[in-house]
Amino acid sequence: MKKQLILEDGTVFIGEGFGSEANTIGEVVFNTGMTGYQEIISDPSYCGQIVTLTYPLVGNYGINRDDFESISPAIQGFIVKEAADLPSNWRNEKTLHDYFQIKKIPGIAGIDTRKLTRIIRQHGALKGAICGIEEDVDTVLEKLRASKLRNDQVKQVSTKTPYPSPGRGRRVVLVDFGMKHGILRELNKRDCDVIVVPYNTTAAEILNLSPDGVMLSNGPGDPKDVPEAITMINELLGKVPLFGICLGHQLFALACGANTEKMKFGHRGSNHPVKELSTGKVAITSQNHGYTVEEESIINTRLEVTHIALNDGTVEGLKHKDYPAFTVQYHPEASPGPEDANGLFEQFLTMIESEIQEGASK
Ligand SMILES: NC(=O)CC[C@H](N)C(=O)O
Repeated sequence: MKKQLILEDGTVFIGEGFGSEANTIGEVVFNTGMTGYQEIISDPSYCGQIVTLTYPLVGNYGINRDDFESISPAIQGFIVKEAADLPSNWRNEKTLHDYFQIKKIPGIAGIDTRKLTRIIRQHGALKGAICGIEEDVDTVLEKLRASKLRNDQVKQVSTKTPYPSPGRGRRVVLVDFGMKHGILRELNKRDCDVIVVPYNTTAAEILNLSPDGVMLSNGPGDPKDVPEAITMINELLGKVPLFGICLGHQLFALACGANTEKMKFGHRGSNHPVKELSTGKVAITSQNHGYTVEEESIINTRLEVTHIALNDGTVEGLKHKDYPAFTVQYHPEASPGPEDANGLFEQFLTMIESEIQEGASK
């Protein structure tokens, strides 16, 4: 079934549809990872976006039961050069096509995704539509240009009610802004007694759970769309150790008086070099973000930049000068991607231990 991909700048690509036959509209973003498509598809931070992969062969090892980052994928659509019909892997359970049919996600294959990526890099983020070949391009373009991107993605993907993920270790309240399961896995691996709470939980409700530390998860959209979370973080600051990832990092920066801005085309992939300023050490990191903390806005705050991106110098990590709190823009839970940054979970737990020691000696 032929389908077309129409970008708001008027570019039209023709390809072959797979997965759901529905039409879709979203912000088109590119990911440069060579593997990890299942983790990408199921990362809730892509809610509202149509994702394209620069790597051309997608679906080769199928979809398995282990690699999901959420139960239900939140992406609007998927664009690939080639979608494998015959995956080969001992863990393979179904093809990309079958999975997308079940989850009602429209896909389009046969697209020159590197050309598409160049267009996005030149123009900056673009809205796009995947639709049937019979649709009139001008009509779709009109609809596309008039369409507004959603601003309630966190509400869509966050848990509606709190739930526990018990352990015998330190208690961590994990605020779910669209959490990747990898974060929960990393905390559970370290025996943390985790309670996952919705994005709009208040600081008082969180403190009532007697946390030893609070984690602020990743999540979709513009951090400024979730003002209630900014208030909550501001009220938690100094009362409990904090660790934030991606959207959690951006919300933390806003709560501390810094600013965030939309990037031209963002960072999405599993090969982004990040430098830790205190040691000069470089880690290869997994990333997925379209917003960033504005560096100049940090000057008037009590924040310190701890990490920067080597590709474009943007802020990749922050810590508070007065309180036990640090955050990173990249994904230390490493799914998909390298495990270079995994030590940050240890850092969080060490911070929790030293706060407990300090409390005991007072
Ligand atoms: N992965 C994330 O948490 C992404 C954060 C935010 N939605 C952004 O695009 O910048």
